[in-house]
Amino acid sequence: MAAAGSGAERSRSTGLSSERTNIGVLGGGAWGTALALHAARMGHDVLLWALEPEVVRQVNEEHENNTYLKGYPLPENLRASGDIRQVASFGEILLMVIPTPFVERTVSQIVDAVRDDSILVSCTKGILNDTLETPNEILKRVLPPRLHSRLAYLSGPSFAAEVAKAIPTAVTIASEDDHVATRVQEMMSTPRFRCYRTHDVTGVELGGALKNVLAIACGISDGLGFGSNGRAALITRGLDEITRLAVSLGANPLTLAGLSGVGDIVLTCTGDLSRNRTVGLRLGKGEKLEEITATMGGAVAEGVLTSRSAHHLAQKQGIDCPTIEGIYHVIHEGKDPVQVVTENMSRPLKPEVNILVAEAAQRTVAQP
Ligand SMILES: NC(=O)C1=CN([C@@H]2O[C@H](COP(=O)(O)OP(=O)(O)OC[C@H]3O[C@@H](n4cnc5c(N)ncnc54)[C@H](O)[C@@H]3O)[C@@H](O)[C@H]2O)C=CC1
Ligand SMILES: O=C(CO)COP(=O)(O)O
Repeated sequence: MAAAGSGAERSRSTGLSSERTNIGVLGGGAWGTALALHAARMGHDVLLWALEPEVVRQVNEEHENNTYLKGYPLPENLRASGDIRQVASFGEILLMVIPTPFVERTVSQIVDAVRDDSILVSCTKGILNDTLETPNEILKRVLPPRLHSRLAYLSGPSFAAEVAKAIPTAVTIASEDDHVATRVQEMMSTPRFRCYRTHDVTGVELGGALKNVLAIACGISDGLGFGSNGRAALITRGLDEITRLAVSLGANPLTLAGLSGVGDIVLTCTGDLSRNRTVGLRLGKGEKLEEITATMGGAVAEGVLTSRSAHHLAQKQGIDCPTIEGIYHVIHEGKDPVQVVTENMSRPLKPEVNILVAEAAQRTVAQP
C-alpha cells in the first residue's frame, strides 16, 4: 500500500496535498475509468473492478479501456481485477461508479469486505425506479450503520473524456461528515481537478440525477430545431423545477446554484459529449428510443430511467414539474414532443418566480 502521510505533506504554495494512498474503483465504465486514471496520475495506487473480464484484460494488458473510454492510455499504477471483494478492501478510498439500477446488487457483494476505515465515494447520478431512492439511500439501506458516516458523494460538471484529457474540471464532494469530505477533497484535488465540499448530500445527489432529465429535454428541443431560445428557456425553467423538487425533499436550494446543479445542467444541456443530451437529440430527430439505446455500446444515459422516477417523485411531493412530466410522457408513453412543447407553452400565464432568486433575496433581506 502507498504510504499514508499527514496533512503536513500539503504544498505550502498550492494548498494541495502530495500525500498518496490506495484507491479502489468499482465500475469500469467511462466515468469509473476516467476517475481511476485521474487518481493514478496523482500517484495513488489504483485498483479497478470491472464487471466485464474483457475490460479487466484490456486495462491490464493493453493499458487502455477500449470498451468504454477508448483513446486514453492508462499508467502502470492503475490495474484492474475481476475480484470485487479484493478491490473493495484495497484502499482507504473506494470510488463507486456503478449505474443506479446496479448499485444495490453490486454493493451487496462487498458489504463485509469493506474496511472500517474506508471512505466510500458514490459517483452515481440517478434515482431508482422502484423505490425512488437516490444512491445515498440505497447505500444506507444496504451497508451496515458503521459505514454510514464514511459515505461521500462526488458530483458536478465532469465529462469522463474531458477528465481523461486533464481538462480543468471542478466538482462537489458531499458528505454528512466534514472530515470525510475534506479527506476525499485532499486526496482527489489537483490543479486540473478542483474539489469543493458541502454537507448537502440530498442537494448534490438530486442535482446530479435530475439534470440528466433536463439534458434529454434540451437534446429533444435542439433535435426539433427549436434553437438557442428554446434551450435557454428549458435550462432556466428546468432549473427552477429541479430546485423546487429537490427542496421539497430536503435539499438546500443554494446547492442547486452550484456545480452539482447549474454547473452540471449547463454542461449536459449544451455539451455534445452528454449521452443524455444525445439521446434527446436523436429522439427529437425522430429516432425511436430502442434504436438509440441499442447503438450506445453499453453506455448508460441515466436520464431515461430517472425521468420515470422524477415523474413519480414530483407527483408524490405535489410539485408542478412540466418539463420533467413532459419528458416522462415522451420517453415512457410515446407522446409527441412537439405536442408536449405546445401544451407546456400554453399553460395558464403567471408571474416569473424563480426559487433560487427568491431564496437569495430572502437571505439578503435577512442580513443585519
Ligand atoms: N460518463 C460520464 O461522463 C459520467 C458518468 N457519471 C455517472 O457515473 C455512473 C456510471 O457511468 P459510466 O462510468 O459512464 O458508465 P458507462 O455508461 O460508460 O458504462 C456502463 C457501465 O455499467 C456497468 N454495468 C452494466 N451492467 C451491469 C451490472 N449488471 N452490474 C454492474 N455494472 C453493470 C458496465 O460494466 C459499465 O461500467 C452513472 O451513474 C453516470 O451517470 C457521472 C459523471 C460523468
Ligand atoms: O454527468 C455527466 C457529466 O457531468 C455525464 O453526463 P451524460 O451521462 O449525459 O454523458
